Amino acid sequence: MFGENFKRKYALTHQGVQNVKKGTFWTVIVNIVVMGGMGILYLLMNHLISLLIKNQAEMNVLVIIGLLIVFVCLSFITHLQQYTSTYGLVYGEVKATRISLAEKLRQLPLGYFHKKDIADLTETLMGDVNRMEHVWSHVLGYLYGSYISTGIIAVFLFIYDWRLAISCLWGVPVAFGLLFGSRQWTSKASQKLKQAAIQVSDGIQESLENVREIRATNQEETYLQGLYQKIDTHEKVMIKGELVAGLFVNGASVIMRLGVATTILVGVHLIVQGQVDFMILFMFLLVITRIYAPFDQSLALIAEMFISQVSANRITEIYDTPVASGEKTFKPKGHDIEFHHVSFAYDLQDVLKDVSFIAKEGEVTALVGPSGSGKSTCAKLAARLFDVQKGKITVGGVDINEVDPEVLLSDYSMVFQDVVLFDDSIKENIRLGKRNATDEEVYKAAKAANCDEFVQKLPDGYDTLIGENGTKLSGGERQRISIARALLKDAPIILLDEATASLDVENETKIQEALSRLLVNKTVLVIAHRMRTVQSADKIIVLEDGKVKEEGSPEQLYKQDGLYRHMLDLQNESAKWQIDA
Ligand SMILES: Nc1ncnc2c1ncn2[C@@H]1O[C@H](COP(=O)(O)OP(=O)(O)OP(=O)(O)O)[C@@H](O)[C@H]1O
Repeated sequence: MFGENFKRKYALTHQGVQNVKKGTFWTVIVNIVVMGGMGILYLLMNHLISLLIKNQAEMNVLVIIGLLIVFVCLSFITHLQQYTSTYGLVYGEVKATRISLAEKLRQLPLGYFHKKDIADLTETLMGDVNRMEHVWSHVLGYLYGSYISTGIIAVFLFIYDWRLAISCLWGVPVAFGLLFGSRQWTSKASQKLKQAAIQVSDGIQESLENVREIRATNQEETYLQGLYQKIDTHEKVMIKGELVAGLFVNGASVIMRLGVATTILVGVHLIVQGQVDFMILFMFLLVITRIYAPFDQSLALIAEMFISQVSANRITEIYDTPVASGEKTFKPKGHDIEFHHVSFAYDLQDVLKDVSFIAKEGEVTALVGPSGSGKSTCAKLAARLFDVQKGKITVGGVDINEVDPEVLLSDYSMVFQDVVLFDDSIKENIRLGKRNATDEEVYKAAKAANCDEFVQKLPDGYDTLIGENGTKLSGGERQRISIARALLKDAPIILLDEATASLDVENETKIQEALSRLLVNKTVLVIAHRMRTVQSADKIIVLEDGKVKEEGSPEQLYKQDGLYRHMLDLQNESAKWQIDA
């Protein structure tokens, strides 16, 4: 019952399954103890009726009081155990699930995050885990416990009087049948609800991220209208979903309760026939109330379980995604990066087609080409952020597809245009390059990257908090911090996406100076946007439409009079226009 399928179905950890087992056990005990309470009530009634009618005591009052005290104590202890083994333990399960999901996400290839919507992933980590929390704590143990305890009690009822047992229990399978039959509707409604919720969080995230562009283009009203519509749709889908679930749950509850009427009818008939006495019917009616109470709640819980299945599936889907794995050791012979007939597509269409080139250690290799020709894709593949689909990429002769991405990336530093900074101090942002770096090492790297001058002007120097994603810094300053990080890391391979944003001359010179210190003796692959950088490169790879069009030194390519020469002339022309203007 609690095997691997159960674990997958409810997206539980191993410990979570153990907790559900405990919760189920204590629910069974609680239900049986409460049923014992009904037994004491029956004995008390029997005793009182005997006193009234026959004027003789059935039992010693002290025994009844003693039983009552035992019942109260047992009830308290078992309820407490049930509480701690369900609600108490679930927070541990929530924490363990979020940590194991985060750990899994950490191991997934970066390509996964390009395909997945970030709002969707956040919804799984927060919303889906929250929904499952309720299922893990309130539903599973309670439901399975109720099935087992009712099964045990039903056996006793059948032994006692099968006719009354059937008349009081027939409604249970019918009500559950109705609910299970409704599963396709509730699942569909819940899927729609999840989609609508993702649309809303997507919309909110997008509007917050793009608030500057929305205001700059005067689109606030139009944009908000779209967002309000998404919120409106979410509300409608939610109400419809509740209606569907409510209809079936209440229908099932009414059917189950019809069992009270049939028990009374059959019971009275049997009493009139002299086949049972009133106290038996009274006992069955007491038992019914106790059997129905957990099942009544179970009906709502089952509906919730169906709805939550969407969340469980979304969590399991992350667990099932294959991770980017590989050897934990990486010992290349040098750090030449070589592309061997590499082809690659993000979706269906090939973005790189049979690309081959070498970026040598100690040299700067520049990738140039029109926008969309595949320059950034080459850089991403070189760092195994995505896996190639045809051909291979080697570093120092080692196929990078066979190396664990985390181990591989320890040999890489990446300096991209869109520098990502964390809401922390400047010092800690630089220290990301080398976690165990001393403060002195951080300051040295910052100086070499020309950060020191602007940092000294900040109120708390290197301890200044830079705001979320470094909003308090200029583009040039952010880029210098990322160069400082790379200097600190001192990795043998540098992937550099040259800034396209027009930096002022002073900033540009400072960045160039910082870079010249960073690039010495490294394997440098630069996505070049300005021809000035390209001219000082050792080798240029010209890409067009995902293919290598030209390859050679700047002088060789200039003489070839091909695409490179054409791009160079165009950029010189545009520079001339800018100066004239
Ligand atoms: N994550 C992605 N998913 C799907 N397609 C993508 C993705 N990233 C890039 N592409 C597509 O791959 C092609 C090559 O993109 P790439 O970014 O490598 O070009 P690029 O030469 O670096 O362009 P640019 O100079 O404009 O940055 C483009 O057609 C682009 O639309």
